[in-house]
Amino acid sequence: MAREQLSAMTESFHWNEFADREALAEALAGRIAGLLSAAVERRGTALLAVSGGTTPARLFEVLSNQPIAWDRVTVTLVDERFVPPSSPRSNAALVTAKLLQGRAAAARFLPLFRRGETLDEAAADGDREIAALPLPFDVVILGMGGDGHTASFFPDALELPALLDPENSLALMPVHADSAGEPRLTLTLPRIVAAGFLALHIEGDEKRATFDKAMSNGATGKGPQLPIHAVLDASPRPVEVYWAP
Ligand SMILES: O=C1O[C@H](COP(=O)(O)O)[C@@H](O)[C@H](O)[C@H]1O
Repeated sequence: MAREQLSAMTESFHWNEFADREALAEALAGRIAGLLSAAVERRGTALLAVSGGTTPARLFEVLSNQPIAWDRVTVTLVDERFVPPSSPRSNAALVTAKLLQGRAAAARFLPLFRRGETLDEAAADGDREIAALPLPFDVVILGMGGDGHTASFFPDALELPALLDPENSLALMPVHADSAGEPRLTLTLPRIVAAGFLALHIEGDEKRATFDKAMSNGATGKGPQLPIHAVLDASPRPVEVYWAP
């Protein structure tokens, strides 16, 4: 089924397509900055949750130079690999190196990995800290892997039913999935879809094909049901999908 048809039928997403990745980063960074500034204006503070991996590096560089009141902004991660910041796989390291620079260095960062704690201890402490924030998040930016996972909602995650449970009262949970590489921590679906603005940032033909497959399988009920579809389906507002080749 064509993406345009799916979007019109399900109203679960808006497709925003750009000629190149630089144009996407400029547009999405501008949109995020406007929303964070409006939140600061409205309630004196703003909450931003970002994804890790490789895709957001360019976006983070552009966003870090946006002229907003960064000292009123709290930044956290949608998900984290349970590795220290010295690891090249650390999502916190990416955020520190690419986003919390320049103007954005003034932001408060709430990391999910905690040295000296087990995964379960870090999940419990992180859950408490996130629950204490003035939720909901103003902006949540998701990524997606080639297997259709988003956040750390891996198709083979032991905790997937709980992670996707709309009634889950936890904000943060541990994740164990053979395909994930290492244990993870992730925000749960209810906290993600409650965001004032929820975007999915994907790049390249392969990810577009995965997205199309996930949406088509979800609409027809045929083929594997991928986690990204569950999130879009649960969102009370259309998710803004940002894509560039
Ligand atoms: O493992 C992860 O993967 C996804 C996608 O990463 P990418 O490298 O394909 O952009 C990411 O959204 C998530 O935050 C990360 O932990």
